[in-house]
Amino acid sequence: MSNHYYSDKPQVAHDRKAAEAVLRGISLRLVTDAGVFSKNGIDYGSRVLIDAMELPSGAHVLDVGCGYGPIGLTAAKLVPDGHVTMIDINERAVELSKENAKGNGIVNVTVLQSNLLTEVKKRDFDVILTNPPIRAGKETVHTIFEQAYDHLKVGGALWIVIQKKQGAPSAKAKLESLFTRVEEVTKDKGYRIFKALKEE
Ligand SMILES: C[S@@+](CC[C@H](N)C(=O)[O-])C[C@H]1O[C@@H](n2cnc3c(N)ncnc32)[C@H](O)[C@@H]1O
Repeated sequence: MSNHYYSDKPQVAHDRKAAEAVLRGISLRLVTDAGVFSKNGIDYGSRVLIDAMELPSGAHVLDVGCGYGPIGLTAAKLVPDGHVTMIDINERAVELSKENAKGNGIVNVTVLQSNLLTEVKKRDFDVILTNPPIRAGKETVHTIFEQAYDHLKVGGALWIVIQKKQGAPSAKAKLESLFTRVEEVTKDKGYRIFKALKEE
């Protein structure tokens, strides 16, 4: 039985809810459901990441583990002249992100079901964003960091949110082993935002 939020095919009965959220001053109506992460409202860590993320105009952005879409859809609204690819292993999350893009009139997104970044062919993203699936285990999270590095252009940046108690120090060490520069951009209630830069 696969009822945890990171299964590819949740079996739990549907429990759809719609909520209005204001993110970076943008109002979004987001539908959630049982079997997806943080179904009762936007995760606090996701909010901290959304508030901190810097997106160059026209950016090509990847949201890894998009869930029902709060991070990627806000990014798409912030860069109307750019494009956001959103991926998740969970088919219910993928369908919700597609529905939420449509419901909010967002057309500059592509939503894909993908285990890790396997289905992502583009390798020159400007920005990759993730609230990583801690519950899926450290190996999954660290593989996401490795694959994110490979999918960024030189000059691009990976932004992550992670709680101190959920392994922020080891995540930072892993990022430092891959990227030339890792900055702690902000911290809020135990959540850390790290920005890892891919330089020459
Ligand atoms: C912490 S949640 C964040 C969800 C969403 N971004 C949000 O802010 O509400 C992590 C997401 O990663 C997804 N995930 C877990 N394992 C994955 C994998 N191997 N490949 C891709 N996505 C995965 C989960 O299904 C979940 O939606």
